Amino acid sequence: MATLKKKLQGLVAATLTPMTENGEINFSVIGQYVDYLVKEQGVKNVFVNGTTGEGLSLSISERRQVAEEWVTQGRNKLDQVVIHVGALSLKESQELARHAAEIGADGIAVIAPFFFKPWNKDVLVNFLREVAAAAPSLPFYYYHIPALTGVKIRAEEVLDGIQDKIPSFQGLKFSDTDLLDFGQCVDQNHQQQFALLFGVDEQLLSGLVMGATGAVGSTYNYLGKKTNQILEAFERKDFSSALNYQFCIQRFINFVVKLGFGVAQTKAIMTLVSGIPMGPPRLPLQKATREFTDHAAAKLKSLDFLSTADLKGRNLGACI
Ligand SMILES: CC(=O)N[C@H](C=O)[C@@H](O)[C@H](O)[C@H](O)CO
Ligand SMILES: CC(=O)C(=O)O
Repeated sequence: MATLKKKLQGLVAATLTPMTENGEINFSVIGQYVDYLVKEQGVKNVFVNGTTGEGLSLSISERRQVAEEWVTQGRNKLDQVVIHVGALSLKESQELARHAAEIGADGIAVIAPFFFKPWNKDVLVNFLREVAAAAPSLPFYYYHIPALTGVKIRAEEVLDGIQDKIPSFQGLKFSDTDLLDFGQCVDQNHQQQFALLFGVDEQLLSGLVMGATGAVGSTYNYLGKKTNQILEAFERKDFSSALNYQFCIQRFINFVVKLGFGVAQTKAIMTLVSGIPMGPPRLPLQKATREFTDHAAAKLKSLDFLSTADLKGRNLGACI
C-alpha cells in the first residue's frame, strides 16, 4: 500500500541519463553512478527520467530501460527510486506507470501535458488521475514545473482535494520560485503527511523555511554533500550557517547561470566532478563548450567544491 511506504525525504538527485558520444544511452555506468551518489554525495534518493534525465527526449523503450537499470542498480543501496512517467500521450504515460510498478520502483511523478494543455485544475487532475490509476499501488507525485510546461495552474489549487481523486497521491515536486504558492501547499496540507519537495536548488533554504520536507534537484548530483550541510544546519536551527552554505552554492550557480546553464552543462560538470562520463545531451540540447567546462572547473576549485583528491590522476582535458 502506498500509504505504508516511508515518506520520501532529504535530498533527491534528479539523475542525468549517461550517453555515449554517438547518442546512445550508456547503461554501463549507472551502477557506478549509484555508488557515487551514495558514498561521495550522501544522496540516497533519485528522480529518474525527469528534466535533468532528458526524459521527454527519450523513447518509451529507452525510458523503460533506464528506469529498470536504476531500480536494479539501486537495490539495497538507495532508499527510493522515483520514476518520472509524464508524457504527452496518456497511453504512454500509463504504460510507463505500469512498468514502474512492475519493476518495483518506489514512486512515480508526472508533469502536466504541455502541447495540448489542461486549461484548468480539474482537467489537469483528471489527466494525473488516469496515469496514477495505472499504478494504484505506487506513491504518486505531481511535478510542478510551470516554466518548462507552460501550465501555470497554481500547485496549491492542484493539491486542493487531490487525494479524493487520486488515493495514491503522496506529494509534490515544486520547481518554481513562487513561495506564496509553495507556502500555501504546505499550510493547507498539514494533516496530509505529503512529501513537499522543493526543486529550486539555489533557493533551497527559503523552501525549507516555508516547510519543504525534502528537495529534488540537478545539483545534488555533485553538490549533494554541500547541500546536506544546509539541511543539517537547518535541522539544528543554525540558520546563519545554513545561509552561509546556501550562499556558497549560490555563488557557483550564479556563476554558471551567467555562462548559460542547463542539462548539457550539468552533464559536463558531473563528468568533471564525479569522473563518470555522462556524455553529450541529445538534440535539441547541445553539448557544453570546452570554455564552459574550464570556467566551471575553475569556479568549483576556487569555492573548494572540487578537492585536489577528487582530481588525482585524472586528466582534466579528457573530462568534456
Ligand atoms: C529547470 C530545472 O532543471 N530545474 C531543476 C529541478 O527542478 C533544478 O535542480 C535546477 O537545475 C537547479 O535549481 C539549478 O538552477
Ligand atoms: C530537477 C528535476 O527534478 C528534474 O530533473 O526533473
